[in-house]
Amino acid sequence: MLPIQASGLLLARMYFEKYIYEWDGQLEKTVTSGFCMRINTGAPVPNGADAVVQVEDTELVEASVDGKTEIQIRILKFPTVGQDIRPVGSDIEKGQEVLSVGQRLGPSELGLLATVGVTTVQCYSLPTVGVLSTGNELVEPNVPLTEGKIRDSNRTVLLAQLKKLGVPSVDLGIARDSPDTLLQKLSDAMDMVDIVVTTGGVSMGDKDYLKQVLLVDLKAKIHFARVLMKPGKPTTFATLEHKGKTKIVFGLPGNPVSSIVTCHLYLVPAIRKMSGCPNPLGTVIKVKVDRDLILDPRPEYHRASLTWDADDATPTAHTTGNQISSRLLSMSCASVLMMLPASSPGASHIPKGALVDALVIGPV
Ligand SMILES: Nc1nc2c(c(=O)[nH]1)N[C@H]1C(S)=C(S)[C@@H](COP(=O)(O)OP(=O)(O)OC[C@H]3O[C@@H](n4cnc5c(N)ncnc54)[C@H](O)[C@@H]3O)O[C@H]1N2
Ligand code: MOO
Repeated sequence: MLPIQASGLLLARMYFEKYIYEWDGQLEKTVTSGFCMRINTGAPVPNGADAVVQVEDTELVEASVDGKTEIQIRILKFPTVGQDIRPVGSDIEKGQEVLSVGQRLGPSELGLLATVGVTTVQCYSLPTVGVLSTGNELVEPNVPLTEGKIRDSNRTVLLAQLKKLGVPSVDLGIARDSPDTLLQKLSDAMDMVDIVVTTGGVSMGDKDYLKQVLLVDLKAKIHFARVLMKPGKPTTFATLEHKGKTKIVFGLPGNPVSSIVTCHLYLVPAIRKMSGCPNPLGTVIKVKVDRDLILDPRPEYHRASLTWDADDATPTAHTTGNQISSRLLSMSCASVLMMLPASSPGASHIPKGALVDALVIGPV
């Protein structure tokens, strides 16, 4: 709410040929017919004044002998009543709701709170998320590779994604493929975080211990552990009680693309939901495919970038190439995940130019 009537323009004067009052900042001074007053943008409008004129729409007729004081001016453009005056309540009406429940407090919303003088508000607390990579083959990104080793990229991706979301995160490092190590790492993590996200070790391999440790050692409830989707088939979701609190575990697949896609489809919405976001599932748009796409037996989340033609509001989606779930390059520059249905006897492909739903995951 604007608590004073304010001038919207820099330096103003009134009516046709007017004599200038000396403005001394006194609001009680009244402008009467035949007179005007010089004011600055945002200054309170003097009593009696009912229009503001831009200084460039005036010319000086008469000044004092020393030239320091304007005595008379001419107004070149006839003003209308109320011109360039922002009345009290024109920005925010009295009693108007400035923010609604569940609204995210971004820079503008914080500015609104500052405008109305509210310095404390009730908020959802953001969950703290721990990120753990699992696998004997993993080394830190700065370590030279030796035979059989690969660099851990999943942790970098997930921690960056969490940073982007603005949630606090804890880097839990790499756990070797042993039930004892996993149990130790997970138990320690439960004291520090609300959600643990692991990658790797959730499929059918003989070193895939995550589910066993969750179920047997941590007495977790596994809500699901396989999903009909590509990528992301072994995605595992569990909850467990730890010192009187419910903790959440997302066991994401180890393949780099699978872990990012499932992060967007499961972790990000869960965090949004826990943060009070009213629309946690993200934005889905229609896109036009730029080529024939062969459907997989599993519903597929196909990575694509977007372009717009000048005369068409619907974007065209361009595949990022080979969609194998180890190929992290297929995520680079992907701004959407096209949500392709599973193939069926009558439908084996999506033809070029068809419209499909796509989840927005990055800048478009
Ligand atoms: N018998 C079956 N085998 C597999 C199945 C299945 O259904 N039956 N599913 C396949 C699918 S689909 C996926 S996805 C993978 C996922 O397996 P895990 O989650 O157990 O992942 P890992 O085997 O540990 O790793 C897979 C792959 O990714 C590499 N990796 C792991 N962590 C990282 C990391 N932090 N940074 C970079 N790369 C990582 C790892 O070295 C492997 O190459 O299972 C299939 N198998
Ligand atoms: O489900 Mo996996 O993620 O296809 O490679």
